[in-house]
Amino acid sequence: FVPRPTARSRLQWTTRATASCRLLSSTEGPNRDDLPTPIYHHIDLYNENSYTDDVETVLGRVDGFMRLLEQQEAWPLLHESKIRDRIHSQHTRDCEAASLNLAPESPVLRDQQCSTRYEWIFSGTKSYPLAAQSLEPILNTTAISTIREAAEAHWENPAFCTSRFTYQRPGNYEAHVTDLGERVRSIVNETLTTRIYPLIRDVFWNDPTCSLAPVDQLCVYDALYIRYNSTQAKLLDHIGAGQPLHRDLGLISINIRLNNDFEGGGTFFENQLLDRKESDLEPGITPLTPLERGHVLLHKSSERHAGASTVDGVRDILVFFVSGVSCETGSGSGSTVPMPIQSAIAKQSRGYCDDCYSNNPLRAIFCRIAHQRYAVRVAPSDGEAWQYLGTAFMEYDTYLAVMKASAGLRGAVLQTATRCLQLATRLTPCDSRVWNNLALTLNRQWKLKSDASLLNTTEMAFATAHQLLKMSREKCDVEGELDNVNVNYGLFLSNQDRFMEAGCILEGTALKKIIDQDCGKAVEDAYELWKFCRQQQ
Ligand SMILES: O=C(O)CCC(=O)C(=O)O
Ligand SMILES: [Fe+2]
Repeated sequence: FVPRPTARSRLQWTTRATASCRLLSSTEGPNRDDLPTPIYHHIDLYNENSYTDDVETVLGRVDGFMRLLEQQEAWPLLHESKIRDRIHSQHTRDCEAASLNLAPESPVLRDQQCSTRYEWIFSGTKSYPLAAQSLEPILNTTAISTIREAAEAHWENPAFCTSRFTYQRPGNYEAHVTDLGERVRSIVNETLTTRIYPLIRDVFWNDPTCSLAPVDQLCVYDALYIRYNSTQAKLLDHIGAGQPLHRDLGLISINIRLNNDFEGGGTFFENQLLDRKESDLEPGITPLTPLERGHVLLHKSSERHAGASTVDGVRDILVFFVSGVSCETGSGSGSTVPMPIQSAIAKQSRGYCDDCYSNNPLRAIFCRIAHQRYAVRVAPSDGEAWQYLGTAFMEYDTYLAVMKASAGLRGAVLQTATRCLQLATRLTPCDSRVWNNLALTLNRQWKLKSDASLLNTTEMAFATAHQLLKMSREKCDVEGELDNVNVNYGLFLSNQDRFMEAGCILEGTALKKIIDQDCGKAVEDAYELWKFCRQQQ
């Protein structure tokens, strides 16, 4: 058995790993009236042209560092063609494996009329197109019952525990659709060919609301039956069954609703927070669910999202991760990889670079910078690619600090990281990770050069990360991310002797500490720092 690649990426959280701990006190946040109001205006997310100048300037800086490293260390050039070839062969492997399992789009049927009506769902004051939902079912009740029974039979078979079963989180069950037998496979293939591919074409290629770059043939990279069992999740002290924030791999994600008898649940998108402030209590954010049983929700796989907590009953869904190939334009022939997929694969370079250069940490960092630069080159509007390029430069700075490099060189590296992260905040303004990373970078710059304006921007960035997570936690499990931000933010405030404010920020995390138990690094650190801040007050 060869494990399949996971279709979801949850990578590159630069700060601590977390453990979940039982809450000792209420989850009420501290009173933060005395803290600045974060700003995250979402100008650039709506206007792809407004950052192009910056893109070239920042890439110029990145290229400068790459040349410098190549000369200083006498390393061979890391040709983009090598990265591209690797991405191409990985994608070809994935697509070939996928097409053996589920039907790819048929070139003959490609231009058929779509018979499924749908509507777009928008977010923010400028109507950012977030997802689309069908206005009629694409699976009938008989098909749903057949698929559901097959999934239940699959989970009852003791053999599945040792095969491809993934039990990612408490209360969650997953089954690959291709493991559910011939009957299910033929229902799914029929639905893909006659309903799903044509609907995707209409929503993402024939509708000016959100028109993607051309793709010649769609295919399914992975398809899962997912069950969220709230009772089991609650038995294990979780508020419900869900999934953390993540992006899916591929181009388009498809989510089909299979039942109605549950509370909570749905897909929470971080861009549902666009233009919202913590004080905007009404109307609350409602995670998205397809309108009815058998209906479908469609979104770009690059929209960061979570499975919102199902708090009562069982929620069943089918998810499809849809990928594709494009024919090369201009010279040459053969198939090539759509840009968002190239970017997604290039972003996952950590394992590859660490393996290739396990005995040379600087070269591993250089390899990562080259991959992340490739990702922003092919997808310059992908905020996460800019974020990861920024965090690769942060790691370069960490290396330089250990090597006691000059403040001048470190300052230039951190400046480049900051520019990348600032671009990322404009493209993915609701991603709390990017604000946390920006704050950490600015803070390091301040330590090198005590410029007071850096303190203000650092604080604003921490406050934004904190606020985004406080708004998200109502809907999905972001406790680990919030704990990390609280520790970083609390440390920042306490370093300025602002012990009262630091105590307020740290409290939510510190109170998760259970005496005589290891509650994970973030909670332990928060607890120690919180006690210290209380003594100073
Ligand atoms: O629960 C949901 O609606 C989200 C599912 C999801 O994001 C996934 O399986 O990748
Ligand atoms: Fe997902």
